[in-house]
Amino acid sequence: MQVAPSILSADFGNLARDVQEICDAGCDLVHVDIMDGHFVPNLTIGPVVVSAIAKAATKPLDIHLMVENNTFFVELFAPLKPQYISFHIEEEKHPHRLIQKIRSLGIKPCIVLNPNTIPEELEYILEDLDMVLLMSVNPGFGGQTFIESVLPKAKKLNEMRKRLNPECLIQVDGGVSDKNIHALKEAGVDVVVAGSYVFKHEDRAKAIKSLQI
Ligand SMILES: O=C(CO)[C@H](O)[C@H](O)COP(=O)(O)O
Ligand SMILES: [Co+2]
Repeated sequence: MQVAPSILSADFGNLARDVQEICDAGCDLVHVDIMDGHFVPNLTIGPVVVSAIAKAATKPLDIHLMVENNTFFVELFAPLKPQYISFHIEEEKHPHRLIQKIRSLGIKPCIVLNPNTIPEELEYILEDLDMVLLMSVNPGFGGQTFIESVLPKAKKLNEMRKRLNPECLIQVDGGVSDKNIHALKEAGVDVVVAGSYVFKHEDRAKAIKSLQI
């Protein structure tokens, strides 16, 4: 299991220190949540701060867009060379076009599904993706409770990807901890995002290791 700590729960007064700490602790990716105050009722950070994160990070960035104008934000963050850019299918009229654009910029494309969006939405697009992100909370805030229905959904997506694109990774974001990591692994999940569990833990390296099962 790969682990991507979400810097949403980091101490923003000591951001570079916290980013270095999770990278030194052996995380696989650094998850960066971009919220625009429109698609979700919260506002986070722009390219100036993400560029500081990229400078401090020794692991690749995983940018999760929760925004209305995906193309604008893809162009804004592409120069920072993240490994992944994820966008919500609920907010994109032309997902296939955006996937091609992200790939043409040398970045791996990922589509995000809200808790109520069915995986069958991806039937004709899964073959074009490097990763699918299943939200296990409603997007917008850290520290929320894990929504259990993501488990059967991940199992269903796991069957779909075996048929359509075995290389495509399955990522889950929201409320992940040592309490649900074994069920996520069993459901076929490859990558988990964990914000509050990692950053509120007294030993962050131990928290990361407890998810790398
Ligand atoms: O995308 C997100 C929220 O929209 C965050 O990545 C997610 O909430 C992580 O935080 P936590 O692990 O505390 O739930
Ligand atoms: Co996220």
